[in-house]
Amino acid sequence: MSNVKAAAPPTDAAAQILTDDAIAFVGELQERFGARRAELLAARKGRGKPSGFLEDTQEIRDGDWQVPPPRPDYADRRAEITGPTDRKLVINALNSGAKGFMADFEDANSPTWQNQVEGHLNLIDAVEGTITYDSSEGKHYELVDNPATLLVRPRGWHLPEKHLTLGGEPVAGAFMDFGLYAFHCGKRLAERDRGLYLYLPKMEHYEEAALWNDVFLFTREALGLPPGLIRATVLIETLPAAFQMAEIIHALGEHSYGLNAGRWDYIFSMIKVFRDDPDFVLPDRNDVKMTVPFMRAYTELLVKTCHAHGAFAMGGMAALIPSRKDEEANQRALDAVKADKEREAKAGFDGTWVAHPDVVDVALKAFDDVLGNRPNQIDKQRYDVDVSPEQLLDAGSTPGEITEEGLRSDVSVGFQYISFWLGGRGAAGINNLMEDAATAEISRSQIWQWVKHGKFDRDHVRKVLDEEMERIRADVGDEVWQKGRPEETKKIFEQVALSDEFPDFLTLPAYEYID
Ligand SMILES: CC(=O)SCCNC(=O)CCNC(=O)[C@H](O)C(C)(C)COP(=O)(O)OP(=O)(O)OC[C@H]1O[C@@H](n2cnc3c(N)ncnc32)[C@H](O)[C@@H]1OP(=O)(O)O
Ligand SMILES: O=CC(=O)O
Ligand SMILES: [Mg+2]
Repeated sequence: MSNVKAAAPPTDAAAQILTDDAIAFVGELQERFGARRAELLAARKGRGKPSGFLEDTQEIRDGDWQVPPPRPDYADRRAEITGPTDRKLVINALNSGAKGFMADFEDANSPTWQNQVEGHLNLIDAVEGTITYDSSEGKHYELVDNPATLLVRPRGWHLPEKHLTLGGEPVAGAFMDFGLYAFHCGKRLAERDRGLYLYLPKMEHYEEAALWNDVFLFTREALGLPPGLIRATVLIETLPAAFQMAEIIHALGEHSYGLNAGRWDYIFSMIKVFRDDPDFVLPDRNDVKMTVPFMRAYTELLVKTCHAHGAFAMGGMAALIPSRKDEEANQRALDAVKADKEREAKAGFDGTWVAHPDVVDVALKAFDDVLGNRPNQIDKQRYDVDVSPEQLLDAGSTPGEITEEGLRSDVSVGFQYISFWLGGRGAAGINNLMEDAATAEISRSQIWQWVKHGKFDRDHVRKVLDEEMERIRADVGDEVWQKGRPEETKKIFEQVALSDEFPDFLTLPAYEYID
């Protein structure tokens, strides 16, 4: 396909990723499916707020259908670690003792050309089992025996990839990430009897899952991959998707590998959908816990729905990350992760996510205690759960307060995260919390919502921003500060938190600033 063009490979080694055949395959995905993707993104705008389950899909929700059983190579997913696709991190994650590692081109990723392309080099070496890394401190990294199973999360449907174009237009980031992974690793995985496992983020409608299903069917034919190889877990992390869980599993058909409760984007989505409604103003981010009514309702419905159809129900990410330098912070994180994972295991989840190798054991133990030797608890039915639309929409009874401290923390985290992201880092530990695109979206959209409803005025937020910028500058020193592109960061922050119109995703305007 001659009108597909890729920017120059970021390094000589990366050229093996961007071969003519590989980029032609991505171009073909864009050509065949790009218009449908664009229509589905446009349809998001016109749908309005969800208010109930869909009438015309009642039969699917009530139907007696099952997804294919788990593949034998990955039936036990009790703890999955996640992280960006950097070489060292990939090795550490695969060696962490977790059952799976989700290599992330979405929330934990900053989509620089280098990250996007080198990530695939690292994934090939991971699949081959040959991945190694030598740090500047002289430490050598290589894989242990029986490393974790690899899963890959391509970008959501909304994100473009401007370095790879078809007819001069950016291809979908999702086509690039999935396409290159399937192209380079599909046969390699099949030869090893391993599945091509995916996580699919940020969908808002079951037709978006149906599009993925068609992409998989086409890919299978085009690349000569065996049936049953591609299996995808969908993140339920938008409010509209919570009303279509069964439909989404169904739309993925034979490719379905369950659902995951993507809690951080889900909170962001709740704010986004109801941002103009004074009855839906959420308290400080730290108060929106998994046990508040609307979060509990959605996770319980997720377990019930998945298990009714023989699919995995996967838990989400606890925010606290452990520290090797601060024993007290470390213990706080271990305790918080333990409580979170014990709650999920008891609720019927089959596994969960962790952000750091030092909490893998805690998560494993919480699930070991419930699962024992069983690989999962898909057979556990939650007949006791009956979730109504009102419960899914019940933001109003979330206990907590809107405080100056909460505002300050949102400002500081939002600013720091955007700065990291512009510098090529998509995940960071800030104040012992894992911050990524999803948590940063909560911070900036909360500020937008609070300003909208008169909890703080814009001038006050600007004053707090200036103070927090000064504080960060004093903490990191002038050299690091300048490298963090403070003026552009401030501009993006103000655009996504303080403009009249609410930008749908902070990563879209911020992407304009990435070369
Ligand atoms: C909302 C969502 O979508 S959640 C999923 C997306 N988010 C993520 O995946 C975030 C995953 N977590 C991370 O990226 C990291 O843990 C961070 C950025 C939060 C913190 O990382 P660091 O600052 O490097 O943590 P720290 O210094 O404690 O790391 C200690 C060691 O653990 C390793 N490590 C930390 N987190 C991870 C991880 N997720 N995977 C693999 N290794 C990890 C580090 O590489 C380091 O290794 P080394 O001793 O060989 O140098
Ligand atoms: O992707 C996960 C989330 O919590 O968001
Ligand atoms: Mg997410």
